[in-house]
Order: sequence, then structure tokens, then C-alpha cells
Amino acid sequence: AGNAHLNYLRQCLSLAERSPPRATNFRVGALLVQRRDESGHTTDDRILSTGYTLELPGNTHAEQCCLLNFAAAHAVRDDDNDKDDCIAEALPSDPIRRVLLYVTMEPCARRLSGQTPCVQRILQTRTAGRRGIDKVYFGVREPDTFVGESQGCRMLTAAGVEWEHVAGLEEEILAVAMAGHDHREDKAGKVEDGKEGEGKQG
Ligand SMILES: Nc1nc(=O)c(N)c(NC[C@H](O)[C@H](O)[C@H](O)COP(=O)(O)O)[nH]1
Ligand SMILES: [Zn+2]
Repeated sequence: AGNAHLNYLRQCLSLAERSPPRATNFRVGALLVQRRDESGHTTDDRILSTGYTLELPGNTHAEQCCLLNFAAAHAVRDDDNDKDDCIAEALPSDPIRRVLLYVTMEPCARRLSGQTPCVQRILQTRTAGRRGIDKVYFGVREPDTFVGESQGCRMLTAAGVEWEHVAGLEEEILAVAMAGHDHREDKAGKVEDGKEGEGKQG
């Protein structure tokens, strides 16, 4: 089952590469999968939706876009025009199939912009008696760039949502996630083997 998880994270990574680089967030990719059972048989998995950071208008996260794309594709009533609330109704709630979220980076528990964090959006899928998202697989914990020590996993556990860090793609995921970040200050700050100021390129 291990490489099935890695394959899905590789797909998430290519989604993340579509995200426009910004210094103010991470480039992340997300995939919603429905699986008959957790015993690792992925033969009849169904890909329910995909998403990447800033795919949809506004300051949107990959997981947020993935869920909103699914709701839009299932023409969920948007009479209260806040699709987030009725995503749960759109997601399949099949007793013998689990809904899994694959995402390159740990879902956020806090956002500097103050928007609804993705952990909340995941929990919102598990309301109104719906199964919602059963488990989250991610490739890296959220770095401390914006919010310090990440709380996503702790909040998922507290809410009874399973999660698993899938190792193996950390470097690639972080390189894509932080492509828009200004790396000069750490070069200027860092004294590389005795050399002051500008670090060497590469
Ligand atoms: N899992 C995840 N998926 C994303 O698509 C994304 N952009 C982040 N990023 C987490 C980071 O903590 C927030 O991007 C900053 O806290 C800035 O907050 P905004 O994004 O402006 O709301 N994390
Ligand atoms: Zn988020």
C-alpha cells in the first residue's frame, strides 16, 4: 500500500506545481480518493476531486479548492451561497467505502489571513451524519514559516480524524511549496564557511 500512497502524493505534487508562486503561502496539491477498504487494495479506487493552492479565485488553499471543486461538480445547492457548508452532503457516504484526502502538506489549523483553516473544512465534511473524510495522508508537516509549530495533526487527532505522514517526497514537496519564498535573506544572514554576506548561488 505504501507505494500507492506515494503515487497519489506524486499526483498531488504535480498539482502543486500548477500553483502560482507566492511569498505569502505554500504551493500545495490535494486529491480526494474513495477506497473500498483500507487493506491497501487500490484497484477500484475512485478519484473524486483534485485541487491546488490559488486554483480558485481568492486566497484559496489546495484542500479548500479540492472540496469546492467536488461540490461544484456535483451541483450542490448553493442557495446559502456558502458552498463550504453543503460539501458534506455532496460527498459520498457509503458504508463500505472510505473517503481519503491526500495532500502534499499537513492541513492548516490556522491561517494568517484569518480564513477558515483546512482542518475545519475537513471536520465540516463529517457533520449531519455524513461519514465525510475518514483519513488524511500528507507528505510533509507544515514548516514554521507562517504559524510556527503546526497544529494540524493535533487538531485532526483531537477530532478523531486519522492521519498519516507518508515519507519519501519531503525535499521535492518543500522545494515546490516554497518556490515563491525569498531565499536571499537566509543566504545573506548565513555566514557560509567564513564568507560574509551574499552566499554563493546554488
Ligand atoms: N496545507 C496547506 N495548503 C495550502 O494550500 C496552503 N497555502 C497552506 N499554507 C499554510 C500557511 O500557514 C498559510 O498559507 C499562511 O498562514 C498564510 O495564510 P493564508 O494562506 O494567506 O490564509 N497549507
Ligand atoms: Zn489550509
